[in-house]
Amino acid sequence: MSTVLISPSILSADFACLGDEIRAIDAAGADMIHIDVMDGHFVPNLTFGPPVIEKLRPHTKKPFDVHLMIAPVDPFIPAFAKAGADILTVHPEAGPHLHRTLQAIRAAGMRPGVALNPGTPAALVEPVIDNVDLILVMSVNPGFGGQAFIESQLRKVEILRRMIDQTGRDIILEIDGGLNSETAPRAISAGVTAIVAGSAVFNGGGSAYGANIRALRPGVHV
Ligand SMILES: O=C(CO)[C@@H](O)[C@H](O)COP(=O)(O)O
Ligand SMILES: [Fe+2]
Repeated sequence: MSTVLISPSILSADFACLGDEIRAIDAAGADMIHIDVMDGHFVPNLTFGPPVIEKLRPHTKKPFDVHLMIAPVDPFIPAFAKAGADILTVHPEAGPHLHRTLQAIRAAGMRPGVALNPGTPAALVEPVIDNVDLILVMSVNPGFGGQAFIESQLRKVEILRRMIDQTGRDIILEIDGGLNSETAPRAISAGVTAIVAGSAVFNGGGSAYGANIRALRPGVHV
């Protein structure tokens, strides 16, 4: 059986009833909850911040996999810890001191992650790999759900798979953007251990979530 983690992105959920949506994807088999925080500055879109995440926290015990698309990051780290984030993932371009930011996330009691835009090389992770528990490969340019998968990012996944294997540590290798029943198995073959999917999970409403999540796990019939 596949051990790949499925992390539905609530960017594609109904924002008018996010608590219900989170309970629905939890019951439908989600392993983590992917939460996209956007500031309208680092990326050309706005979502929400720690006060909303804090209100969502009682709706599930599943880990909150928080993807920050904000700059700066450091002043907000304590607020995300207090709100209940489990994994806090940052983009290297969001600040000048990536190593310090990752240390601060760990010191605040969360698991640090690094996200790589499609134009950002895998090599950028190497100097901080001992400080991360998750590496997120963006297979679309960040900011919006429902975009087409960028094929070239599979090569980056393969490079990162080898880099992670050399550490001997259990670092999650996650991919985000344009994942569906066709692209997810290819990303898993390339070496990812976690799949983020927004539109592919939330498409069709609550009664479809279980089948939509199962369709992302190879070898599992829907
Ligand atoms: O971080 C982002 C977008 O910036 C993602 O997490 C999207 O929410 C993924 O949406 P789909 O491509 O799966 O619809
Ligand atoms: Fe994301």
